Amino acid sequence: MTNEPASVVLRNVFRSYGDPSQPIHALRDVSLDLRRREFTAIMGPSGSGKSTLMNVVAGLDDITSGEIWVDGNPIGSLDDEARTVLRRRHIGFVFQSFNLIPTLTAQENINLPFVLAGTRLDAQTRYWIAHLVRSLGLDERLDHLPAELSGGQQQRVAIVRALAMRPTIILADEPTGALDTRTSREVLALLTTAVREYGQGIAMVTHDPVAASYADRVIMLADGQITGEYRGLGAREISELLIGLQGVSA
Ligand SMILES: Nc1ncnc2c1ncn2[C@@H]1O[C@H](COP(=O)(O)OP(=O)(O)OP(=O)(O)O)[C@@H](O)[C@H]1O
Repeated sequence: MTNEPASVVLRNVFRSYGDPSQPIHALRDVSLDLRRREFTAIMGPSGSGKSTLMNVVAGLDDITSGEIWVDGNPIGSLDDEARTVLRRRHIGFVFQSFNLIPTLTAQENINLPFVLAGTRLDAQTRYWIAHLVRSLGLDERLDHLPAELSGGQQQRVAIVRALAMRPTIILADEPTGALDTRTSREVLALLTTAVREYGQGIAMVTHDPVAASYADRVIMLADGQITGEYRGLGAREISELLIGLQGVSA
């Protein structure tokens, strides 16, 4: 556990779908803190609520009841415009599918969050981005379109883009899902560096116990509920926990 105050706070969050008389609870009574300098893996069987959890933190989906604060802002009470601003300033995204704009170069993709947020790229930010680009070995690739980059390079561009604005939290949804084993390990090492050296907070959904073993803690979800929070587990122990949960949300 870090000494950082929680930057994302969920309290008694419910998200239900369907007929209110027979609701499907995608999230039930979830309370969770996410902090800077902490790498959290979110795991659980298919349908356990992982994507819903990411979507409600990002303000992309409404909650049925409970509270969510992002950097002290109650995301559920904000209108769409205020939510969008909050999301652009405080949340970075890394997806399995990289989500780069195909017609923009790597550099333009990296700058995009600033363009969308209407934030000027000051000298300090340019220096920070140049530092990230250099440490990720992307210097020679900045003028390339995504289609001209390997999967690993595309994911590195997406990670620079997510880190560039120094968001409160990076939400990573299966960030290594489309990568080969070696490139996956590189991307995971990079995310770990972002946490250790840059003080970034990361919440990563993954099905892969090896990927989860890079995190500081693992949150297990089953049937919309947090069933456990674990620290210091290896891939093998995480696999065993997952096997134990498979029956719960089938
Ligand atoms: N828009 C929706 N309408 C109705 N039910 C939904 C909707 N979105 C999600 N659900 C239900 O909520 C539950 C949680 O779904 P969610 O996508 O969060 O699970 P998940 O853990 O991310 O699954 P996976 O690992 O397969 O991606 C599931 O039962 C799902 O069917």
